[in-house]
Amino acid sequence: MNQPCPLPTTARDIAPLALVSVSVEHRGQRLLSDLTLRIEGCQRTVVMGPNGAGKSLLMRLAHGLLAPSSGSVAWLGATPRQAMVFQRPVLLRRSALDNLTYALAVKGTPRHRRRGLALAALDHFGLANLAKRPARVLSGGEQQRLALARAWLLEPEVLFLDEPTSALDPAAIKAVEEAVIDFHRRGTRIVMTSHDLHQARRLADDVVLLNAGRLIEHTAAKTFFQAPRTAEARAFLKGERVW
Ligand SMILES: Nc1ncnc2c1ncn2[C@@H]1O[C@H](COP(=O)(O)OP(=O)(O)OP(=O)(O)O)[C@@H](O)[C@H]1O
Repeated sequence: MNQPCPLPTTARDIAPLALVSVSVEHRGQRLLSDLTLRIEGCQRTVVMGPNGAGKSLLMRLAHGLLAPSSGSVAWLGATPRQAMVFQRPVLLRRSALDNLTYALAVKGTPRHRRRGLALAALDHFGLANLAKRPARVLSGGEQQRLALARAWLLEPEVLFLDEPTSALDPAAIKAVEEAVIDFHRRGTRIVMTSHDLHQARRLADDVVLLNAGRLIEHTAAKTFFQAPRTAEARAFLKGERVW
């Protein structure tokens, strides 16, 4: 699933992520079953599937927040710099600006550069006038843009986004999608989950379809939307129940 990289970047050199026969069990229940999947190159991979399919589990496994019960999850090379943006952003009880300067401090950015970089990132994500506002009182869309600004400053080689637009209005969705495109242009590999078929059509280079903890398809987006290989994918695209 490695398409030619159209970007003038080093994204093609980011290590592939290989999941081999991965299962996740919880109290005797299989939540993910025997999943083998490789994510590589500089693609934007969109993970889709019905509620409970295992999309968030897959993201957490891929980002190293969850260990598999069996099988292996490994970067085939140097572990890349990564960031993850969640549906409900995890922000500190500080101002928007301080959330960003703190992330830069953790990253090791020298103190004298932090404020300028943080202000530039706020500006880039349309948050310049909210710099002093406590992050926790920002609206959902503003919080999501702040989370993206924080990820932007971390300069990830791989960015994971778990349903980043599910609670947002159309303008906020557009802002998040533009941010995803910006990251990708900068050479970041994108792995995101989405329930929105239109969004997946707009953003995906390849699609991973999960159902009931199993991998159904991993195909180039064009193939997935025009000629899906499996009956499950055809049903999913028609909005039919696939279980
Ligand atoms: N910590 C956990 N303990 C027990 N079960 C869990 C846990 N996390 C997830 N699950 C179960 O694993 C399955 C997959 O969950 P997951 O959140 O990955 O689904 P999803 O595809 O992201 O769904 P949605 O589209 O509804 O967000 C669900 O049935 C869920 O109840």
